[in-house]
Amino acid sequence: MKILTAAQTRQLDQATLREQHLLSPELMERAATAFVKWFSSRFAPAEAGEILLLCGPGNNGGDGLAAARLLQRAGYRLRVALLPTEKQSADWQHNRHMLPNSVPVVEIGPARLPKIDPSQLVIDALFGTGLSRPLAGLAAKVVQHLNQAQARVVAIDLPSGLFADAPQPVDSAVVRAQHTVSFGLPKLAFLLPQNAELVGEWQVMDIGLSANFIAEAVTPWHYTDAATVAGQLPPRPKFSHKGTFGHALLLAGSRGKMGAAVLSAGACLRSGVGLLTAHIPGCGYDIFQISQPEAMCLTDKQADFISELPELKPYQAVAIGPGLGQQPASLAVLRQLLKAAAKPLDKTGQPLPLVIDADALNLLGSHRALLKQLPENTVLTPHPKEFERLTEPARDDYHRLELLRDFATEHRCLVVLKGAYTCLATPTGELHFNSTGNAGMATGGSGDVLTGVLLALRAHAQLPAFEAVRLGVYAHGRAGDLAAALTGMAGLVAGDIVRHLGPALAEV
Ligand SMILES: NC(=O)C1=CN([C@@H]2O[C@H](COP(=O)(O)OP(=O)(O)OC[C@H]3O[C@@H](n4cnc5c(N)ncnc54)[C@H](O)[C@@H]3O)[C@@H](O)[C@H]2O)[C@@H](O)CC1
Ligand SMILES: [K+]
Repeated sequence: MKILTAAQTRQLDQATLREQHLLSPELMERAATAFVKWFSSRFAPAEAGEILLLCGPGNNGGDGLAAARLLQRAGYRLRVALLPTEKQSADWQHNRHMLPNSVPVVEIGPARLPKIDPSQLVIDALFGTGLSRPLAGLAAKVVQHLNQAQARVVAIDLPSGLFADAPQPVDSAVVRAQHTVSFGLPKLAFLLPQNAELVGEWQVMDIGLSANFIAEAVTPWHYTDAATVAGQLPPRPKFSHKGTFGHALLLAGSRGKMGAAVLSAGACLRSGVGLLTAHIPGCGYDIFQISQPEAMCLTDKQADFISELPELKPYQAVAIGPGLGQQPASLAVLRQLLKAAAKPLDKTGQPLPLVIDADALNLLGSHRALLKQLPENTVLTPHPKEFERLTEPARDDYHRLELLRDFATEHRCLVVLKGAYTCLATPTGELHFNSTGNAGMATGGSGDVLTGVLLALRAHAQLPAFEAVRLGVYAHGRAGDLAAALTGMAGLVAGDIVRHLGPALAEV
């Protein structure tokens, strides 16, 4: 699914009107109907009580007025408070005329702010994608008044005052919504941690916007959902054997961190790899062989950390990092690996696929000259702190996305920036936000599991690099969602994600 800018969203609306021979109030009616469908599925009229609808001067306010009419017809009680302006949009005026007189309407003034009870349900239809500058004056005052009331707020399309696709001054007035109900496609602002408290839980409702326009729109931003990855995992042919799905090598573990190697190996095995060999420090031999009998195991001459790189010929992909530690000898192994992987090992001329995680990323961060040696399409899986060590501190989430894009294009690698809506950056500068996963996965070992999944999929002969990583990130989150449905978020541990990888991959 694509994510468009606010400007493209306006063009999309226009293209939809042209293509479907609609009048603009008809499209607004669709938007309002979709909103009311969501609203009534969430709040029964009795639970909603008397709703306050705050209405701005543009089409977002127009959506609000149309929704007010539909809600009243559906048995809800509501009053409308209008933000005064010199000029309202034509569709706003149309819906103002359509609003029955039985819905009380007041005009807001500096000394006439609407009364809002903490228990009240408020619909925010002040501003949407047409916001051209941060809110000021009376509009900002209304937003602050609303936020202070601590009422339950449902925003139409966007929390008012929030830009859909760009940063804004930290102190600007933005509605803090518990729910945001948007139309057509998700907005970039919804996917950034800095906006989580403003957007709340969000939902995108289908209003039949032009599929042709969306297909042709150029954007770096994408959203990976179930439809994106459906059918992406090649079926396992009847006459396949363990060699068909690749032989992966995992370099992981150190004294006290063998669990990382075990979890990563488990995830790799559960993601369909043909064969897995782990190279681990000597101290981990019994731990590893007992907990992962399906994997083969090579032990390093060092007991507590990894100091040797095995012969790479047998392997179709290599992962390094989980529980590795940052010993100088392990750094030397990483150095050798980058050098060896860059030389094509087979006739395809492609470098050996690599996945670099955890301490291996920290080693790269402290020896940045090595970044120049990353083979093309190497996968890096930093969390924001690890990413900062590879680049620089980000001013805000938008700046972090810029850094991410620049890094992936400069080093021609695939970077998986982990978090809610994990963002995959590609060598061509695309950013793919993932839809699956939950806060229960913010627990030790989740990242090691992701590395194992990505290792398995990079070893798969039929999956191109980008598709493998996008699919792996999606399946990892989905496995976490399936696990959390049984354990709850607090009770979720990384091993639960491993156990649900099979069903998650089966779904796609
Ligand atoms: N265009 C369409 O066909 C559709 C639009 N929809 C709705 O329309 C919204 C976009 O409508 P508009 O483009 O009219 O924009 P908005 O309703 O978001 O706001 C635009 C109005 O606010 C004013 N404004 C902008 N920034 C301001 C600021 N900082 N302080 C004070 N006033 C400010 C503008 O001058 C204009 O009057 C969407 O968010 C969505 O809710 C939906 O009905 C779907 C269809
Ligand atoms: K709004």
